[in-house]
Amino acid sequence: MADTKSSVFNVKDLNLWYGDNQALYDINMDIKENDVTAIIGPSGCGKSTYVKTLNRMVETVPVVKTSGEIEYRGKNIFEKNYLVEDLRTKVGMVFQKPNPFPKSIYENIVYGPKIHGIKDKKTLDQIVEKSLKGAALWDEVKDRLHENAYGLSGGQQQRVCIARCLAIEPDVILMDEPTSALDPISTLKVEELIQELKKDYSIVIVTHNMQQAARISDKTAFFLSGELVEYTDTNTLFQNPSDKRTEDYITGRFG
Ligand SMILES: Nc1ncnc2c1ncn2[C@@H]1O[C@H](COP(=O)(O)OP(=O)(O)OP(=O)(O)O)[C@@H](O)[C@H]1O
Repeated sequence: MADTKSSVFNVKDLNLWYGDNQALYDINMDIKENDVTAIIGPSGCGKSTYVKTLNRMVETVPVVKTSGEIEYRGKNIFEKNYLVEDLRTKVGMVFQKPNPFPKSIYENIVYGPKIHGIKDKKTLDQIVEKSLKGAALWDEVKDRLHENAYGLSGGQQQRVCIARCLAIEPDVILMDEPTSALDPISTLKVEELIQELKKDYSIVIVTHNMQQAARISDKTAFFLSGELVEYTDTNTLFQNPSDKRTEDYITGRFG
């Protein structure tokens, strides 16, 4: 059946180099609205580089060069006048290791909105409640909002980071191995949360865990040595891959 969802990203002939070392080769990929899109592949294949390119975070490494196009909602993010700050507001990111600021839970959540000029206490309170509810954390922390986020468990800290991302009302959430530092119960909570979030957001998740990709994603992309080998419905990729290299990887022959 044809996929009638609109595209959030259209990636066209994307190449990326760190100095002289090419890390991504001719990537072409459409990422659809309200999908959970999983990026899998062995260590060093370019998964993190790829997601960090989608909001141009990768450019914090000064030697990075790119060619090709990434259209976000129809506009090429590499255009000279494209406003990177706007892109990063719309395309939020959650990292592997929970990285809350060394501040209270409340201050973590209002950080982004305050930068965007929101000062009204009542509005900020509402953002905090909405974001923490969105990250399935409100009930656990509502009585300790002014305590330091470092006092929370790793799984709770990761949900603070997700709430911090929701507070700036993104369109897309990029997640780079968001559960790899978490225990199984926290992992399950974050996976359940991702299923809820996809109703309102488009999610791209890097994971080294194939079972996780199979459990939570609609589409899966398999990367190998900087190339996109196969990108299709998650069920098809895991049950009936069309490329021998995908089959070898998902059956554990390498990686
Ligand atoms: N800051 C950097 N400077 C130079 N080369 C880099 C940098 N970051 C990544 N690379 C190189 O780019 C390639 C892809 O790395 P990347 O981290 O994107 O892979 P990955 O699939 O996410 O790996 P892992 O699963 O181990 O996190 C690797 O060869 C890596 O050495």
